[in-house]
Amino acid sequence: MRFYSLNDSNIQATFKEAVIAGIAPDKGLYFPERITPLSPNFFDNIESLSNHEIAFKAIQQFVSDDIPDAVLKEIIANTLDFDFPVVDIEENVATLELFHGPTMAFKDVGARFMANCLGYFSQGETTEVTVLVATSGDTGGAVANGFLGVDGVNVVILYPSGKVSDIQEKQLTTLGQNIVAMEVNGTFDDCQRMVKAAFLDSEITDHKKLTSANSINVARWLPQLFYFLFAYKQAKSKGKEIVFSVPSGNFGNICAGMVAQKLGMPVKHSVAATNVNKVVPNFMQKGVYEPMPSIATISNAMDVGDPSNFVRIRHLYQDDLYTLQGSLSSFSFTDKETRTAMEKIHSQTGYVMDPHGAVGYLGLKEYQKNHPNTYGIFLETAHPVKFLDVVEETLGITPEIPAQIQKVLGKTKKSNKITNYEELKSYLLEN
Ligand SMILES: N[C@@H](CCOP(=O)(O)O)C(=O)O
Repeated sequence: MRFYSLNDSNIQATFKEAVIAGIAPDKGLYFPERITPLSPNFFDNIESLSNHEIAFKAIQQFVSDDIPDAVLKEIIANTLDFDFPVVDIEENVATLELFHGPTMAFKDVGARFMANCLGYFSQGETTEVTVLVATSGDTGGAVANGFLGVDGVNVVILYPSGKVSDIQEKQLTTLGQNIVAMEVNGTFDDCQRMVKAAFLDSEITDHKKLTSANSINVARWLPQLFYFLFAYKQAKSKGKEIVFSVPSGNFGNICAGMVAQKLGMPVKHSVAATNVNKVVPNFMQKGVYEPMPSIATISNAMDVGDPSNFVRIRHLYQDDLYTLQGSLSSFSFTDKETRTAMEKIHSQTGYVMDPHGAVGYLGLKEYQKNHPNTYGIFLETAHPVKFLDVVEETLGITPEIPAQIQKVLGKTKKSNKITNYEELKSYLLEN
């Protein structure tokens, strides 16, 4: 399998090359040269397959010969050692809980898969790889946890100061060893811009091997399709048309779900639900893509003003808005609407949604207004406890803090404060 740059299809790489480089030399995102649907038999009998078997069958065509099957199976087993339950909330509305992993966010899957792949590719290599990553909240913690102690790999995480939750900050600033946190005086978009600038800077790349652990990297992005298949396996017996609603920031997660659909997963429609950072809902209405400065919200991990992966979604649908609208809807919600949804579901059912999940719920309900007989699954992308302040203020309850989170709470934050790209560059050149 080869991957080509979305800027120029003549620029190609193997899976291994794409993972090690992160993005193509012309700074385009890599995209698989083909997506071969899995056999109808796979979907007919999916209930009889384990999650590990499903994941292997789904990802093997993309990894191809770059990782032997036995090693790939081991990587999958290391990545997926927790549950992905679909929990019914209301009639025809369920949530896919993606927060049972070590950092309690969906990013654990992609981060662990990528860390394992990079660890495998780095064996016997003498040059160390530096993983640069920008986070608006959840990616940072998952990457820190996934890459901790991986030989030959150093990680530098950029996060916007004061714009991630306290628990998210602890998760990405307290591990030490090969993990370093850069606290940026700016927004997530500034962090993402600095990361991209470093990739373009030959003074850095001439003496450092850089890669990205954001979902622009194919090894971070593609494994996110696993849990859409796990959800389908659980929801199939409902006998209804399935809709996924995905709280969306950088759009890698929903894009992976749409790849699962291209693999043949029978899904009626996808919904990309956003907070007021609504570049994509605007695009879906007007057909014009206009990035905007990100706005801080209570669903901070989605505070993205120029989502990296939307270009992949457009490409999946031949850049044709009309065709894309047949498969994807996108809606935006305010913080006030998000809190109201959290309160409503908590008072009616006792279920505690996190603010991101609540945006996903709202997106699903909006779609179901015109498609009432569908079975909708919204993604709970992170555990509500990661947004303790918002949950306490909105619901007046303090959820129990799970062991994974307790572990980091007592640790001391260590970050390097930076205000501009030059400071990041000096750090990378000196370390
Ligand atoms: N929502 C993200 C932003 C980065 O997204 P990614 O999936 O491209 O890593 C976060 O939580 O950091």
